[in-house]
Amino acid sequence: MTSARAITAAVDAADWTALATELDTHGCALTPRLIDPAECRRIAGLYDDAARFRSTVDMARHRFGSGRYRYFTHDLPRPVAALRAALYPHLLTVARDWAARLGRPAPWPDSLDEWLARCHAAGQAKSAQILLRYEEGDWNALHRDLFGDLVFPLQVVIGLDEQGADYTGGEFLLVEQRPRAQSRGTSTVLKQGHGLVFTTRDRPVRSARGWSAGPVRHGVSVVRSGLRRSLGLVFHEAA
Ligand SMILES: O=C(O)CCC(=O)C(=O)O
Ligand SMILES: [Fe+2]
Repeated sequence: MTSARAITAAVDAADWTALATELDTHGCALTPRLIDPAECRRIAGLYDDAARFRSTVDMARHRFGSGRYRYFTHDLPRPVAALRAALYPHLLTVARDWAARLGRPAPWPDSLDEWLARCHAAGQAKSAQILLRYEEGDWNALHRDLFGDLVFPLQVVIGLDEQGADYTGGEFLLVEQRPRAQSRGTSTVLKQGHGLVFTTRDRPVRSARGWSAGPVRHGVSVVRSGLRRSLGLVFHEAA
């Protein structure tokens, strides 16, 4: 298993200044490889271990698209907990910068545990970390992962399979609503073991009078063939 230390080192080694610039330009940014293919397979393989999950969502049944995902319990597998803990301080820098530009409060403490405790106290007490599984013909409708008032403005999805080798189609989609204009769509191919950092709810975009909040939604285009699995890391808790 990849050690927590190796995961933290990989996260810390990313060029977070460049990633922040990329986030400001496109609303999403692909990190270098954070976990190796064997670890990706191990994490993806957890899907069948029912005891690890608090619930399973059949996306078609809820009209969320087609495919399935499972919410981990709070007892996260070690590499998943390590990824989340390692990513938080870097995302926090961007979150605070965005809040400052938007003139909004930045309620997120330095410590992820402290932030999660605040979520729990406010009634957002369930794990929001998910393992997703898309087969041929599956897709994820454009959505936002909001569960209540407490929101962390960035999240990360880790590709667990490789486009081209394991599946085709299945691009990650980001759609930004622009003030008094039509929306902009951006597609990204997830890379196996890499993270895509993206905007959860909205982000600062330049406007005539400084900055305004540009609403963002995300989803996944139809998987044309094969199996596409991913790990979704959200930094607030679910209700
Ligand atoms: O499977 C993906 O690439 C995106 C999944 C998703 O909606 C998320 O991570 O929040
Ligand atoms: Fe999502």
